[in-house]
Amino acid sequence: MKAEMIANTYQFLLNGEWRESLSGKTIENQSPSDNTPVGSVQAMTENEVNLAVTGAKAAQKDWANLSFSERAELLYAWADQLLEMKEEIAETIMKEVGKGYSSAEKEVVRTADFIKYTAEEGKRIHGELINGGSFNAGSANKLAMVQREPLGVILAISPFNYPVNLSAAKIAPALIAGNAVVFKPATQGAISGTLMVRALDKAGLPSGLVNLVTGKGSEIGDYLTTHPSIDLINFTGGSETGEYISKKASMIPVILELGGKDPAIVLNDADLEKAAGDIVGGGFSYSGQRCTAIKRVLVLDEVADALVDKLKDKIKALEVGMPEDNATVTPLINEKAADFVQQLVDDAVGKGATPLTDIRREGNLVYPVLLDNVTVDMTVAWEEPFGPVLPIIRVQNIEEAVIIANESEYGLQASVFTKNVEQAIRIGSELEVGSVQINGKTERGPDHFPFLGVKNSGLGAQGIRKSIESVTREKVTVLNMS
Ligand SMILES: NC(=O)C1=CN([C@@H]2O[C@H](COP(=O)(O)OP(=O)(O)OC[C@H]3O[C@@H](n4cnc5c(N)ncnc54)[C@H](OP(=O)(O)O)[C@@H]3O)[C@@H](O)[C@H]2O)C=CC1
Ligand SMILES: O=C(O)[C@H](O)COP(=O)(O)O
Repeated sequence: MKAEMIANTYQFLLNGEWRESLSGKTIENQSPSDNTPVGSVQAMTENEVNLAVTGAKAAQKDWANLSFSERAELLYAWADQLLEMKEEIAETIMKEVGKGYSSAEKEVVRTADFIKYTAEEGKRIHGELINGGSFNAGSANKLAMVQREPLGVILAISPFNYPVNLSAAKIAPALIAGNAVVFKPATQGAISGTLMVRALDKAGLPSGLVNLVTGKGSEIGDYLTTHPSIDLINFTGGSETGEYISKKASMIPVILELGGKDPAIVLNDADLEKAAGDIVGGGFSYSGQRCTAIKRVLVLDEVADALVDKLKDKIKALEVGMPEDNATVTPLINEKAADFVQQLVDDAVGKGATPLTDIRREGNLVYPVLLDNVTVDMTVAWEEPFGPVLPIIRVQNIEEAVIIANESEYGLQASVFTKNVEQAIRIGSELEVGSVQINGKTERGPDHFPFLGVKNSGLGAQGIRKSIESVTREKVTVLNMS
């Protein structure tokens, strides 16, 4: 039987029932590697989206009345179910978003760990007592009892690149804090997201507590983000979409994890072997389709040649190929993404950059590109490629590196490679980013560290404890003692 005959059609979960849409329409996802169908998801109607939001709102009250420990039980069971479905989910991630199998499997395990830690951390969230007398003596008979309570219904919108991890990273903190969730996965990634919800359903999810909404963001997005029963939007994706959503959202908080242009700044005294290893790992894993990928190298001229030689060798050793073969550099998510990377490379080479690797493309598979002598008039110096291209900008001094780093519209993370830690801290304090990595690649994990972007890289902070806090509000009860 041909592949297209056997690809599955997936249903959405609405108030405890797996359903097909009354729209009668489905969206077919094709493998980024060879365009074979992976399966189809439902294109839901506005009415069904409305039922998802109102159903979640109805389910939230009972859930919020449970204790943290009772809510944690669901999360532990969910993590167990995910691990039981590990191979099936990893295989789906691999096919649907073109991630190497072992990375896909790691994503599932990391997600289960994330959920378990969230359950534990949730149990440690507690309020405080404040005595009014610390403000003025006359208020000493006032006692404020400050507790944290859930916001209500959280809208979780996730991107394609970590279709399970970045989805659960929104859902688990929301649930442990007593919220309900409406979950809208990226369309390319929605099958992996659906399997993740299946695991949650198998774990004993109360009806309506998490409703799954599938359909194109461009069609149902506005309806969802402006629905009056949504109490917070937690979005990860492109900066343009994020900014658009934050303008639509009215009088509700928004958490945004957006794009990046993370620089690796390499100083004269850096351990170049270590720096090159981290830069290639950070720049090319999952073909550079990570918000935290290293997206430019700012290297001091004096050590640039030596660093470049090491980068070239390490890039040569990268596995390029299909996700089934566990390659590191695999076909990009779609043709448009591959075209975009190609344009960036063409623009740079046209303006005088030196390609140090073969420029080669087969369908959506773009071979890793190392570009030397990139200058600030080239688009690749500023745009996020979300693909396997690494520009090297040679700088004369540290000040120049910091200026170029900060001129970016983005501010997610930056790496500084040097043996002089004091110097690294000083440079770090000048960088307009959420996190600075000293002698290490830029990355989100470990997942309990705060994770945030400044400028166009985001709004609000993630990281397990921060994520839980951000889906709660403080409730103050004042006891006036006689
Ligand atoms: N800072 C961070 O932590 C991270 C940032 N990213 C960023 O994400 C981008 C890549 O992810 P990608 O999936 O392509 O991002 P997109 O912005 O294209 O899509 C993200 C999500 O938004 C949805 N969406 C699209 N339009 C709307 C709308 N009008 N209203 C509501 N939802 C909408 C999409 O749905 P649909 O798929 O149906 O269009 C998808 O679920 C990169 O820029 C990357 O840097 C990625 C991961 C982490
Ligand atoms: O989407 C992304 O890029 C992730 O947030 C990155 O996570 P990682 O740095 O842990 O791979």
